[in-house]
Amino acid sequence: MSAQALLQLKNVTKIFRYGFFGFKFKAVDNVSLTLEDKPFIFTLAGESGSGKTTLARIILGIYKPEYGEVLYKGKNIFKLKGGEVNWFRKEIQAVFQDPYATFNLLRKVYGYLYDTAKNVAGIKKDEIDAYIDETLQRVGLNIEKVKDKYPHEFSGGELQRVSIARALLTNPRIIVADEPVSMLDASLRISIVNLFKELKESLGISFIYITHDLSTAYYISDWIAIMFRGWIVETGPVEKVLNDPLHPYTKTLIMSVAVPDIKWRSKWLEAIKLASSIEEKEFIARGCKYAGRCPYATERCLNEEPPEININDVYVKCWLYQK
Ligand SMILES: Nc1ncnc2c1ncn2[C@@H]1O[C@H](COP(=O)(O)OP(=O)(O)OP(=O)(O)O)[C@@H](O)[C@H]1O
Repeated sequence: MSAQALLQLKNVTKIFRYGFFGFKFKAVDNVSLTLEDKPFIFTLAGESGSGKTTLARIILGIYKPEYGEVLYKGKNIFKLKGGEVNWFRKEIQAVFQDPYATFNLLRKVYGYLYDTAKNVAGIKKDEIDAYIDETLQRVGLNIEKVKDKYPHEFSGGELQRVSIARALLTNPRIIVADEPVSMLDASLRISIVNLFKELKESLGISFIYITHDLSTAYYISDWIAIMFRGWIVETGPVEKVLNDPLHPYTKTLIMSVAVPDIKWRSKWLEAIKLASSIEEKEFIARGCKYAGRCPYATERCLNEEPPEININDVYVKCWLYQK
């Protein structure tokens, strides 16, 4: 993306340790991204363990990266002072995978909506109910349907709508939605992702949508980034990336959903099985992290980190495209 930046990540790296010896690896490795200041839905996709949630938590200011900067409207989010902290908290909101884990099962959900409206959004006491009602209506609910209920009295889809309404209460510019539909039935998924599309259009809210599900990503996103072992290996307009993938990993990922052929599916499942056994090796690979699984890998891929190459607005991190 170009133009004026709403959110900018500059060479962001997050290091975790694992195992008895505190072995270090980069869960997010030197990621740079610019998301422009106009409503968008930006998908982060990739297999389990590719760093999507870690990157989302960095964007939300939950994890501080060891290296690099995250700028929101030009301000470094890890250097905000005084009132800027509350301002940022309102501007970027989160919706998580499991709505039942978001709310305490012993507390009525209205209490959460009330607290957010009062303490974060700063709505006056006597205006709170009307404000909550108006916001719930934006997600297809209303205060009557919600006020006296505990979380377990809602269906998963309804409770996820309540989570979205809660995020909307602060009038955010960005909602980071981490696997928001993966626990819902297929029939409900589309209604939730449709809601993101509607909110983008009606309220001008941008979404960072994290998913394994390339079909909903294709349906709602403007832009997509494919992550692999902490790298963004390919990013660009969703139609270009998913219709005409460049990176060998993107091709494999698409094949896993697009090709029902049992022969390919079993090959892919084998690849995934292999992947989990070699995950650590891939994270610390010297050259390309995907080289161990890539059918096109050359000696160079094993030894040198690939460059990021721009091909018609799609950035691909792969030696294949180096002239
Ligand atoms: N707090 C942590 N401490 C140590 N390692 C972590 C921590 N959080 C995540 N990891 C590791 O970092 C890597 C990236 O994890 P992350 O959850 O960001 O991936 P993901 O793409 O979101 O996966 P999933 O789709 O399964 O949620 C994984 O190897 C994971 O085990």
